[in-house]
Amino acid sequence: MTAAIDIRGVTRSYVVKGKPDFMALKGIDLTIPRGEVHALLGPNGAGKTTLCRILSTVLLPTSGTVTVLGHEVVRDAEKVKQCLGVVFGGDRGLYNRLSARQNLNFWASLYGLRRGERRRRVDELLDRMGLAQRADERVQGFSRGMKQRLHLARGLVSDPGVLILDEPTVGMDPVAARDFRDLVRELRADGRTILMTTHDMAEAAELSDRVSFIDDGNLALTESPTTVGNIVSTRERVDARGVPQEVRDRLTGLAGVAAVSETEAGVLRVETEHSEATRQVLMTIVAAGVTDVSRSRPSLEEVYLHLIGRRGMAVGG
Ligand SMILES: Nc1ncnc2c1ncn2[C@@H]1O[C@H](COP(=O)(O)OP(=O)(O)OP(=O)(O)O)[C@@H](O)[C@H]1O
Repeated sequence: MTAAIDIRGVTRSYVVKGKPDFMALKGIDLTIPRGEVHALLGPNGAGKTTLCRILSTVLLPTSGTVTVLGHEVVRDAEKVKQCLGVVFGGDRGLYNRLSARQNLNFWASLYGLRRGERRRRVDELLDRMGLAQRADERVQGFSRGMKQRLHLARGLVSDPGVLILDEPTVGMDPVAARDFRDLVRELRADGRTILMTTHDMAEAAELSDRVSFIDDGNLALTESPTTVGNIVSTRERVDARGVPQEVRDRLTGLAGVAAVSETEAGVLRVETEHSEATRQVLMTIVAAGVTDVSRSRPSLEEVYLHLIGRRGMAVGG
């Protein structure tokens, strides 16, 4: 069976006036089978949006080939558009002065849906996205979460087999983000293939079958979320100021403590492998009378570097 998305040797350079061309993608290879939810992670400027734009046929690759359900994005752009739904985060693409229903009707008519079919499809999408009650209100009064659900409905108007979600939950409050993730799970259960970009490691681990890390235009590695999830859910760190030396020595010897170091700002950083170790570290520090203490999860970059380091994989070039 043809893959849902097949990306081979894709490069993309941007022409920047007065400078050498900038290579935003340096040779990406990635195959995503049908029915998979795949998360694309990477720091700002890594090339995620560029790749999504190439997939959605609005940007041409400089070299390489991309197919969506067997259709090539340059040669068969029209066919790709028919089988692909695209949802970009933010305010782009919605008409704020129109109602949710009018927005969807407009999009459905662009896809050539006839009146009866259009009405059925729009009603079904409004209902599924939890927008039926507010369907005839202007979009400008909608919350961020509601707008994003409308974006998703828009992406589903043509009933596409493949969905691209570019940072779909960015800027949402936690409840709206959770509701949105539930919707993504439902779409997966429909058998749709989803490629999503996100900065949120926990979200990627929760939703996706596989995760790819992109950095500086290169695909660094592709992992199952179990690997990523284990690291995200178990690794923690404790930062503290003013920890006496003898307490530092004791922390180093505690079970489950992976590393003890001092940050540039003179803060003691203790990295732990599981929450029981974190508890022991906190108790030890607090018992020594230290009050300036905080607990946090590793950032995307830290997990990312950890994964690459452990695999001993060279990134770049
Ligand atoms: N039209 C353009 N002209 C020149 N450079 C561009 C253009 N669009 C993107 N770039 C550059 O290409 C690189 C990749 O950008 P891209 O938007 O794909 O990254 P991203 O991974 O989506 O980042 P973010 O997480 O910030 O959205 C960046 O260095 C960006 O500055």
